[in-house]
Amino acid sequence: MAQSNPYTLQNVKLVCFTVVAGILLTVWQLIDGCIPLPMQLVFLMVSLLLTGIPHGALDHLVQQEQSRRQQGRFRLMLFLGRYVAIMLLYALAWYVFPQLSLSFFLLISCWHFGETDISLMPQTPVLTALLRLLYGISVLVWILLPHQFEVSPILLHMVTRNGLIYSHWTAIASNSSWLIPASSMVILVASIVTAFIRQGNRYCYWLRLQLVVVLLCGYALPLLPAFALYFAGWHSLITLFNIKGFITDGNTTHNKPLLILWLKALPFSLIAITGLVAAGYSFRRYAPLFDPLPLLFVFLSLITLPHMEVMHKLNSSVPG
Ligand SMILES: CC1=C(/C=C/C(C)=C/C=C/C(C)=C/C=O)C(C)(C)CCC1
Repeated sequence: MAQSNPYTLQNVKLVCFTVVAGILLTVWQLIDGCIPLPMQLVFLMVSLLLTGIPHGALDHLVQQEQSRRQQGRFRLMLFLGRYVAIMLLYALAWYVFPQLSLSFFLLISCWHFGETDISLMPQTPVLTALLRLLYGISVLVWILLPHQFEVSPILLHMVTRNGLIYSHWTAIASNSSWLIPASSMVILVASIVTAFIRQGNRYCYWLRLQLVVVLLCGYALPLLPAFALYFAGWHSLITLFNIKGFITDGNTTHNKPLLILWLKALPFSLIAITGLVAAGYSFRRYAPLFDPLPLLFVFLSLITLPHMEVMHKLNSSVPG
């Protein structure tokens, strides 16, 4: 069965919330010189609660639908056990090999961002894969490089200054003057190519335009709201649309609004948030100099790995 179409007027209207939030924050930033850090943190947390965490808390429903389509059996406990085991193994890897784990996280994030935004072109799977990876790298370059002075201290809490990752980061950052324009070109070309493939659907053009506005706002904003706008306001929202289309496809009576989906995600969202808060609380007790931001990104990496596998199956469905 084909994946249903995420390019609808309703979805364009929902992404308008992100666009409006981005424009308002940018105006605030330009008028005041800088949005106060507590406000940046509030924006990041609210956006993670609204879409960032819930978009991964529906993976069991996606897998269940996938099994149904393949006439297979879905066992929730088995699925959850495997999901948690992958997260625990990755957490252990972070402890033992932080450099490798961070490189892996950046790589899978690029792939995952690219896979969500670039439609599958069934006739050219290798080209699609390359385009997805290049696009994802460009998005990360666009988000991280304009904010080098905010990214570096976070990285230094995750890896050592004299390790390979940090020295590569400083080398990459010193080439910002051409890497940032190059990444914007890749994002633009990839957006035009995918909109062209979807020709005939004007909402696809609108969504692409909204993405460009979101990324432009991110350029002008500090790192945390810039990341929140793209990750929660774009990537997670688009994933929620795709999940909604996938699990209700062909069954219009179950075509429930996004709020119902959000409520369905609530139990696993709450478990994830409780885990994050508990980890933050215990680290703070034992390490007084503990900084919660690196922990937040490690946490995101742990939930990304099993989530990415589930979403890969969804994104590999031939678009309808
Ligand atoms: C913003 C940022 C980082 C990268 C975050 C990434 C790559 C997040 C990806 C999240 C994903 C893919 C979630 C999936 O659902 C660093 C370099 C860790 C530290 C500096 C700030």
